[in-house]
Amino acid sequence: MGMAHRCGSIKQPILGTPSFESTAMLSANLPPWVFWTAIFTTALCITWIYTTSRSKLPLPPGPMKLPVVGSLFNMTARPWEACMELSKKYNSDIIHLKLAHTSVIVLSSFEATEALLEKRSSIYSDRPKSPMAGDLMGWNFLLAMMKYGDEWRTHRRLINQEFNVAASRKFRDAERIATHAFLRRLLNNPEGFLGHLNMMAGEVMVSAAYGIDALSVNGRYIALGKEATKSFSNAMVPGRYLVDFIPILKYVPEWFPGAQFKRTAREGRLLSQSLRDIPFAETKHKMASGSAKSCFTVNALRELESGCAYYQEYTVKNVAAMMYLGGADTTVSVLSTFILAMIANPDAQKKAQQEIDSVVGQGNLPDFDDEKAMPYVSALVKEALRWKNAGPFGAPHVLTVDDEYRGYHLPAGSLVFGNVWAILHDEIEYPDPYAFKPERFLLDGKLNPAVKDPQCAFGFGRRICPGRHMAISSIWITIVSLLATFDISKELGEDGCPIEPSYEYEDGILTSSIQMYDKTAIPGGSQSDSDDLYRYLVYLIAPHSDDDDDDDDISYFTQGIGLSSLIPRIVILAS
Ligand code: HEM
Repeated sequence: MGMAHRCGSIKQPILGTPSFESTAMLSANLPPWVFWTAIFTTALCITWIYTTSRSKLPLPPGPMKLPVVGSLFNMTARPWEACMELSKKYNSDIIHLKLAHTSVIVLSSFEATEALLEKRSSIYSDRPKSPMAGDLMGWNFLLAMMKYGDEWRTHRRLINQEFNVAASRKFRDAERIATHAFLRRLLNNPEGFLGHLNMMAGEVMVSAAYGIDALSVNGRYIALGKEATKSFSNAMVPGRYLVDFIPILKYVPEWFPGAQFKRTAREGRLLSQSLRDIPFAETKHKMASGSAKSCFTVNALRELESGCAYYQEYTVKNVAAMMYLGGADTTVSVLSTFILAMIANPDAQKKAQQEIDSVVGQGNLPDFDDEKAMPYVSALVKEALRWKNAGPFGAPHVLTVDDEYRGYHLPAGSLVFGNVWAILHDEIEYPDPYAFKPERFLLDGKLNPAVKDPQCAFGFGRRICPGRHMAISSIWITIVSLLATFDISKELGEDGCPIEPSYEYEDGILTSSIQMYDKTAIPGGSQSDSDDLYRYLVYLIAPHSDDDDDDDDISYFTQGIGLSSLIPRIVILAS
């Protein structure tokens, strides 16, 4: 630092543009080339001193960095796996890469993420700029995208207030109601299980954020959230859009050959604005007419009206949209992984069901109070978070100043990833890491505190997921209720033999064991093509009341039979 400062003070007089008079005076005594050579040599020396002082320490090990592209060729569609291999190759839990001109640091152990992302969180909590998702599609209003600073702090304070451990308990009723509705739909239409999962997670988030009963608006907000999440998630896949590496491409007009990304961005912007504005406007409308239900938006706006709030109306609007975007698909990802795990591991399923039956008795539904008496189910939830975790590469953090760790130089501006996949598949911490074994978290029938909790699935440091407490309770009640009422098994083929499911996951910032969600299970659910999307958004934006809802669609959700007739376990046909 001292060196950089000294150089700065030398720099000014020498590199500053010399005035006409001073140049004339000098050139009167010396030939001009001597003057300019002196400037050039001094500039070179300063640059050399500056760069060598920054890189006195080596960078962490990593693959070769080619001009322009850097280590881009070492990346695959699954960067978490590629980086885990690199870590093994260099025998280092910290590696350095270059993606085009961006310095990237990947941490692959509990120890390294704790030392940097947790303990030095004040300098590892920024986010990168995102030309495609942020600037062009308009997602910059999301808390997860915000630069580390006052704006982020205000938003974060508001969401923490609503989602800390104690406050999250208030969502339990909504979680239980949505779970029971999910069971009814499942009984009615087992093949549509993925659509039902989406519906359930969406219902919880829409009701927690906006106090809107998702059924009363026909699942439209859920379908909107789904489209918006898909568009956001695609835009965030590192390397998918060239504009993220060459931001000037933002200004290319849409008609320009090859500028398809600008059209994608326009559709994305429509989605981001709709997601932020439409449900919020409906809740405000309900507040004005006196029919609003207690929820995050209503409570926060009331506090604002009382004049003693530290935030503004747009903060509430942004946070509510973030809740939906952050909470729905992530929960579905974990739950669909759980279903896959149950299909592949009938023994684990049996053990969990025996535990549930022994605590609540067969024929009864478990509730949150039963959690402590069910350590195997708790272990199973942890294993579902670990086995094929929802966000295998987490979210990028940005280092704001130069840092030093274990004798390595870590340059300011680097993207820093906690490689959650590598951490949760570490062979020492989790022997036989690719097997689904809830027992690994147990000792003598109790949760074993010596085994690391897979909490890093929710990220790190000051940016850790604020919705994690709610997410875990939502996942727990769904898993325990599903196991109490259903057997999950492989679908039988025409020859009567079980069909082996595809264990392939979609690549993206979120993993999902299912290639496509079953939109047919969401009445009015949009297909992904843009015509349908526009038709859908026009319908949402057009003024309507709850009475407009199509009765057939409503009955889709409310039909089905009472919970008591669910108790004999049935088979979910999942392939
Ligand atoms: C199983 C469910 C979930 C998983 C696996 C998950 C995972 C994550 C991860 C990995 C991050 C990035 C953390 C980092 O940068 O280090 C994150 C951020 C975030 N999550 Fe979640 N999440 C889940 C559910 C939720 C829910 C229910 C909410 C609703 C409140 C939520 C809201 C957020 C927000 C607002 C952020 C951004 C935090 C920030 O940048 O300061 N998440 N989540």
